[in-house]
Amino acid sequence: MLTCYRSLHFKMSGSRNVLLAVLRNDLRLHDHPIFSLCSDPSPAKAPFKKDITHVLPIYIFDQGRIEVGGLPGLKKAGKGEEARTRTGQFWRCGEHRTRYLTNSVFDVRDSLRSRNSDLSIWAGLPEVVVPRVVEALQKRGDSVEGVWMSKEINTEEVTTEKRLGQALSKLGVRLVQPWDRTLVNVEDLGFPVSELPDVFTSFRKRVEAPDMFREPLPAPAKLKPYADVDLEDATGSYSLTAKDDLKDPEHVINTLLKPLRDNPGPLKAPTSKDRPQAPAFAQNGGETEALKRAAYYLGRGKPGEHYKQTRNGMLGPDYSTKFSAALAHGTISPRLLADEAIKMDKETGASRGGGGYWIVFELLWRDYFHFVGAKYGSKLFTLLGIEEVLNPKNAGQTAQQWLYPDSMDNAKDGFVRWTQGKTGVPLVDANMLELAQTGFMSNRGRQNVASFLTKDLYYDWRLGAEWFESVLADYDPNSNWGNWQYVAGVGNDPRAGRKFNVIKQSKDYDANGDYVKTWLPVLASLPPERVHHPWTGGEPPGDYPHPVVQDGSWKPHLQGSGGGARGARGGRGRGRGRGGFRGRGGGDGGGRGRGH
Ligand SMILES: Cc1cc2nc3c(=O)[nH]c(=O)nc-3n(C[C@H](O)[C@H](O)[C@H](O)COP(=O)(O)OP(=O)(O)OC[C@H]3O[C@@H](n4cnc5c(N)ncnc54)[C@H](O)[C@@H]3O)c2cc1C
Repeated sequence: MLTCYRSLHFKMSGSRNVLLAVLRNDLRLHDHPIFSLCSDPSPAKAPFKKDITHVLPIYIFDQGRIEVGGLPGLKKAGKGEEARTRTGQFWRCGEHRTRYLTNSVFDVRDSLRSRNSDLSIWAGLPEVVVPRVVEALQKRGDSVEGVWMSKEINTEEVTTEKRLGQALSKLGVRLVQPWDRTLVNVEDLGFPVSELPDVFTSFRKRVEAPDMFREPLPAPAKLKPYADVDLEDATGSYSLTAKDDLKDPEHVINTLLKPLRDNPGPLKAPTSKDRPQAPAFAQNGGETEALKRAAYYLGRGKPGEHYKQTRNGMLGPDYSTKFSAALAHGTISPRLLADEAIKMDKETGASRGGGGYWIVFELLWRDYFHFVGAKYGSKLFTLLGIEEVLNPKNAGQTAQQWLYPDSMDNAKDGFVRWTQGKTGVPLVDANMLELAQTGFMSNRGRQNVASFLTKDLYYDWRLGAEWFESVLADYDPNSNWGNWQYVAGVGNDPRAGRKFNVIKQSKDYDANGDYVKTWLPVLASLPPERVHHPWTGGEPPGDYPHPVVQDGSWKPHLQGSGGGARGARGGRGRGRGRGGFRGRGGGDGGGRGRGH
């Protein structure tokens, strides 16, 4: 083991009592329940056995969730599998999220450094890295007050927590897990998670009051000194901090992405340097940027004031908050956002109908899916979904409808066309291209493309959820898998007919076709009355494809354009063929409010 002078000094004095702060999806200093306890001097009510003298903030790139095989010399724990999704074998953490996450990790490192501290950055498994660090501290004569790590609720994360807790208890060290992820703290719900209502509105009505939200905590001005530790790498435990060439975020990003670039996997997200760049929001990552965005968006005279009117948009940076990635990685706190949103409504004199109210409303949707994830555990990720618990008979029937690609190499396959933005339906394609290019898609877009994949093409909804997991910068297990279940009709509150008429939606939310033309310049010459269904009234322009499938419910919305002369080409969805419309009807599930 490496030993440095400082270690010897502290070994002799034996004076350090160290708290390990293991960061997960809480990459910030403001409103951070752990860091607020690590401020210097210690807060009056710190729940420590003995006052802490040092803090060791740690971040671990978890080998199960992000591919770390590109880091030179790293030895993965266990069988060393690649970090790929289960059904589609896509890389779990693609280009955009790798970038957002890494920038966020380095941003919090810089903030810690400016407060007398630092961040120890690792790759491997938390249940391997953390006990090794604890042991190293103990060996040098330090006492370890405890390991503090925010609570997560999904199956993989909970498994990590159990394994870590067991390893730590052998070392006589406790694992403390504050609740941090939601606007409403689980302790304040007023009912156990097992009694969570299965309908959002019932949940909202029980928690929708400002005094339900805890006050955001300020970022500590100064933290307890950093507890350095020297430790050699081992299987499942690889220190980035110890490597001189891994101190620059851009270099770390490129190193992490090397395996993905060398072998994109079964499908590559279509990006193009030539495509006009119109990212809804430049997603760079980090608390610093997230706080800047909050200051820009929320307040009198700022875009958030008009959120209620603009939130269904698809084009431009300000129609919605664009806080999803910051919330997913915890670079901003939902309590801080709600606090600012409520203040904004007070400043503008708006109350229930104001922009702030509706932003909080959406944050409650996020909370709801989080608690749904906590209530139903592994069912969030299974083919039969939550419906299997609530209505097993129905669930069995629904499961029979799903289709699978013949091969991911088949460019004509409906699922492949969906991922590549080549379905021939402009609203779907434009959104899928925006997703691939930027890692972001509007809520309106997500609902439509998810509905199209599951209700028009009938592909296994998990493939869609996994594709989103791979490509989104803001991927969050509960929001993603919960929403996919909801749209696919296999979740709690399943409602038949929650199907979006993608042509009607396109006309309703992009009347002039500005959005679809931004992402599909090949359609630029088409007039608004044809741009949403370019196969009508003549051949689609350029190489734009005919639709992979058509639905009978589209017919009334193809007016003035000669009707659907030709049907689907090469698709695998039910009712495929060249003969025009599929007979199935289908409502427009988007009619209900925001169409959640
Ligand atoms: C199929 C599908 C998959 C999705 N996957 C994700 C995901 O992986 N991660 C994610 O953060 N959101 C996901 N969403 C929810 C939603 O689409 C995004 O949160 C939203 O579009 C992000 O843009 P915004 O931050 O500007 O949202 P805003 O409209 O400004 O909303 C503010 C915040 O409220 C929360 N929110 C809004 N709508 C929802 C919703 N329906 N469910 C949960 N939270 C919501 C988000 O945290 C969002 O940042 C998904 C929705 C669908 C239909």
